[in-house]
Amino acid sequence: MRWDIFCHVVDNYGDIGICWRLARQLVTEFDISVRMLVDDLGAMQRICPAIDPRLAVQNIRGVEILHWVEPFADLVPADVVIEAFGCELPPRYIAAMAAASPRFSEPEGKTDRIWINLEYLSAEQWVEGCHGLASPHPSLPLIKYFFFPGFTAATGGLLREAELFTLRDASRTDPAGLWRELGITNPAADEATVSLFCYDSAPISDLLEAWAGSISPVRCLLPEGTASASAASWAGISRLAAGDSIQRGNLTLHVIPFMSQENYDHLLWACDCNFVRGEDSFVRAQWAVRPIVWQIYPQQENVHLIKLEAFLDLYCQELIEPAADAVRAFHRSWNNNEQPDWNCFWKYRDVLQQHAMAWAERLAQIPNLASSLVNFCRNR
Ligand SMILES: Cc1cn([C@H]2C[C@H](O)[C@@H](COP(=O)(O)OP(=O)(O)O[C@H]3O[C@@H](C)[C@H](O)[C@@H](O)[C@H]3O)O2)c(=O)[nH]c1=O
Repeated sequence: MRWDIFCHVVDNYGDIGICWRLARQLVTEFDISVRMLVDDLGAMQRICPAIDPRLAVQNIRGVEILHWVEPFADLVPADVVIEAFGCELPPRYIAAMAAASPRFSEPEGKTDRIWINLEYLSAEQWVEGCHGLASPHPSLPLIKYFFFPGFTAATGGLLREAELFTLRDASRTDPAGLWRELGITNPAADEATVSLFCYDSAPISDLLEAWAGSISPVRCLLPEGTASASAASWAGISRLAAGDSIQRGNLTLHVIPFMSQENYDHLLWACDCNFVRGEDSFVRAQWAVRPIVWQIYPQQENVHLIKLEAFLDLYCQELIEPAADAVRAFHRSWNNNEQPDWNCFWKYRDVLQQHAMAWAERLAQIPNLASSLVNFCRNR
């Protein structure tokens, strides 16, 4: 089996982050030959430093990576084609797919080639009804399927490598390891270590202020380049770069380098609480089984707030009421640029910790996204 994954980087690192993770898992666990076609190798290099953005073709970790440029080269289409997040395949490639699909026969809808549009993650209920739907091409012998990741068995599930929990638990046997690597002194026993990955639209100054005045100490690890400019202006300094630290009241803030995807997982595993955003870091933080705070990717007309509520409904279902209230309130303020009440949220840390474990256990019962995709294709 040969798979092609097309990835157009809209912005940030989520699109490429998910495609890269999926590609590696398909190669490692399913022995599939995977080619990735990526239009922004610079973005990919941030999460995978081994990438050389100048190369048209390279092979990293068993995945063939092609720089997707126009005019698009003549390529023999793969057996399975993933169009990530509706990125629109090059017309030339679509024509080649159609030309190479002689066994297509409507209405049975059988085709040699499987074309999948991998959608964004959402906890909304309609996703279950749309997952796996087929859309025949209006003029060519091709069918496109809509594949939705999700939190329930009626969706495609979430990306989760077979080794993930073993690696996570092994890394926790040496909790000081990461701090040593980052050149940071070990946090005190009563200090909450928190990673902070968010968009600039979050109430970052309010949160830092809340941590500085918090009833218990907070150690914040802030990857460079995300919210570090807002943190610097809150601290009244011109710039904060990786390696810089500031101390205000009960808050110690360390700016750390933006890491490879694997190392970022280690950060999530090492922290007591993780502020995450978008899609991929959001999922990884759930597998890290620590309390999370999610900033959803902002969309026009606040559509994202509906998606946020859908997730909170699901996430809080099995959580006792005062803690669930605190989770909802904290997320709403964090996503609406309003003063977040850290003390009220963090007083439930033990409950939230237990809940994070139970939630991940529940999610892990569902087949993971890569194996759902493979099974979906095999069944066709
Ligand atoms: C902080 C950090 C993140 N990462 C990785 C983890 C993830 O793979 C990736 C970040 O992706 P995300 O968490 O999804 O957040 P994101 O905001 O970067 O990405 C996206 O969100 C989607 C919902 C949008 O549709 C996308 O267009 C995109 O904006 O960066 C590192 O590799 N190293 C780091 O130090």
